[in-house]
Amino acid sequence: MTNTLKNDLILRAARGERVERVPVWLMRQAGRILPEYRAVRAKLSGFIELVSTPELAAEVTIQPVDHLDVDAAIIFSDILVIPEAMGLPYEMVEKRGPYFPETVSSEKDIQKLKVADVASDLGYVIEAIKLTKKELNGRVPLIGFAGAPFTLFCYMVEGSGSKTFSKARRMLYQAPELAHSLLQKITDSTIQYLKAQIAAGADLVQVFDSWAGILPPAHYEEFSMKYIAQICDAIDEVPITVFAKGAFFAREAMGKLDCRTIGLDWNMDIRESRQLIGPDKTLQGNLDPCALYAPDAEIVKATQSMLDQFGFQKHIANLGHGVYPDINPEKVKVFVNTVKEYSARCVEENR
Ligand SMILES: Cc1c2[nH]c(c1CCC(=O)O)Cc1[nH]c(c(CCC(=O)O)c1C)Cc1[nH]c(c(CCC(=O)O)c1C)Cc1[nH]c(c(C)c1CCC(=O)O)C2
Repeated sequence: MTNTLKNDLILRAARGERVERVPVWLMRQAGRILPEYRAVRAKLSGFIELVSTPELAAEVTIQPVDHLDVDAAIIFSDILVIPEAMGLPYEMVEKRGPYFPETVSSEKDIQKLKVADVASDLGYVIEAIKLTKKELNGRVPLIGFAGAPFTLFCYMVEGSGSKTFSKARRMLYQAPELAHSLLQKITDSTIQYLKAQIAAGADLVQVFDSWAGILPPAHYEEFSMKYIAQICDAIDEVPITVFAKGAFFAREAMGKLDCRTIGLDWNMDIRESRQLIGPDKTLQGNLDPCALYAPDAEIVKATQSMLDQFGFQKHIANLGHGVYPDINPEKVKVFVNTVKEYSARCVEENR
């Protein structure tokens, strides 16, 4: 069977099973850090063309497996394909990021949006997953993903990136019912989307709540966690990871989500996080992305210290957020190789 995995470390770690070494991948591993990615990208009109062309999306998804030796691939796409499928298209402005020509501000705007129809509007992602699975031929597992409802809400209401997302957060105070109806529509779309990714071959899935950290704890509970919990409850086919950047105040509550793995950002103390989340879940993370600017010997030291604190089991090594586009891929390799060699040695010595 083509579906037999030759390397299933990340799946075993996610399920909480014993591993002979710690698996490693990087958020945003497919992208501008790789010259091979930039070469593919340079021939196209833009990012969205790459995302919507399954053969090319599959090609750049596999590049980090070939060039960085990571233990998983993550499908090359974007969290913003969901707003687009709901009827709110985005543009990707060079060097500036996402931009939505239309935004959501009224009940009428929300009524105009539909729950995404995966087969008709997101078929290109599903096709890219099928192609990637075929081309990976079981080398490593494939991670599917989606944005958390609150993070997508931020972009759909604000219309672009922002330091404060104050326009989006204003709705939580001025029209909470409106916010809830939009969040529910996004959640319903996301559940179907993740299920379709799994049916197409995604071996595990991750939910990115990149803007979790801008909310006060009570709002996080009401406007974000509630919807992430619905997603976790609905997905039982494969292990699910929740990465809520900056949500240090929600770690204890996240320990109670029906998910297998919790992602930590680099501000979160590892041992304190383990204590708050409890012994059951697998933890993912959390080297400071800027540590990869350091000399090699410092990267090795920082990575070993991180691994020591996580304790080698129920851990998936990663950075605390996506890799920055100007990081030298050779530095990523130092990180990846250190995780592999040091954790194998420590597990062998039963540390
Ligand atoms: C918030 C968010 C977005 N997209 C995503 C998030 C959540 C993760 C996070 O917090 O970083 C998720 C995402 N976006 C992309 C991936 C690909 C898979 C991977 O991780 O390798 C993933 C998992 C490709 C991408 N998505 C984007 C790029 C860069 C565009 C390009 O190559 O032209 C890539 C490779 C564009 C994007 N997409 C988004 C922004 C804010 C930007 C512009 C900022 C930037 O340029 O980095 C929205």
